[in-house]
Amino acid sequence: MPAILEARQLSKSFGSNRALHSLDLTVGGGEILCLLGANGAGKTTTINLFLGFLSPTDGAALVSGHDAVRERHLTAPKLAYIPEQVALYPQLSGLENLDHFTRLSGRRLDQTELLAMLERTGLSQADAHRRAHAYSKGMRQKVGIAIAVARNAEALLLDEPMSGLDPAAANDFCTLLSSLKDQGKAILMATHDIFRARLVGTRIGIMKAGRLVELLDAKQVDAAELETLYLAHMAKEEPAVS
Ligand SMILES: Nc1ncnc2c1ncn2[C@@H]1O[C@H](COP(=O)(O)OP(=O)(O)OP(=O)(O)O)[C@@H](O)[C@H]1O
Repeated sequence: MPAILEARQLSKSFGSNRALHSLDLTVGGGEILCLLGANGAGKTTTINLFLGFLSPTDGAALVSGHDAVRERHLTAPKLAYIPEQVALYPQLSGLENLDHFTRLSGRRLDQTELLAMLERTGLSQADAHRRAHAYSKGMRQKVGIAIAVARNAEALLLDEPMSGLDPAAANDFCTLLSSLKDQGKAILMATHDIFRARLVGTRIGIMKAGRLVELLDAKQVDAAELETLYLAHMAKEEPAVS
């Protein structure tokens, strides 16, 4: 399947700190690649390079073959970004937020379509009409997913979107991601949740100190084996696999 997201020898240094060393990876439509790694491993840097928020020191981040920095006008509409805390206008309802962000992306959907999108994420009609300042984190993440769907993005970049979600909300979130994968979206997610990475991911990458040290098919391991592998990588010095 053709790659929607592709990192080619992607490297980023901040002064003398090499945050990312020559990363090669691809994420195709219908794939969820989960990036695991300790704090400072380079996961957020990778996402920011795809978003074009950072320029690589070497190599390139490509979105459907376009350079994420030089051709950002082409790549930005293809991407949806879901951070740890989805920022919504607190005085607007979930429905009004969705309407606002959808219009910003140049699309116009009527109220019935917007409500249906929110309902598909599991947000009730009553909650869709409540002001976002009263939303739980899980509810905000659902609106974030609805915004991504309404924008018709081809790829989703998620940076620790489940941290702080209770198990039921995290489970709902994984179900939503799986349905987006089944619709052909390419999903790259940074997470510290080994168990859910194994559950929802089609592939798992382990990063350490800016290097991709392991890239495996999620079906190859169970959660306990993945945790053992992860801890073994964290404990030793090693070169990159990519
Ligand atoms: N804007 C910046 N300026 C300077 N250094 C930065 C900047 N952003 C990231 N770094 C450094 O780059 C390295 C990788 O950071 P990054 O945020 O990508 O890690 P991470 O894997 O996302 O970590 P976490 O799990 O804590 O979110 C770290 O050493 C970090 O201090």
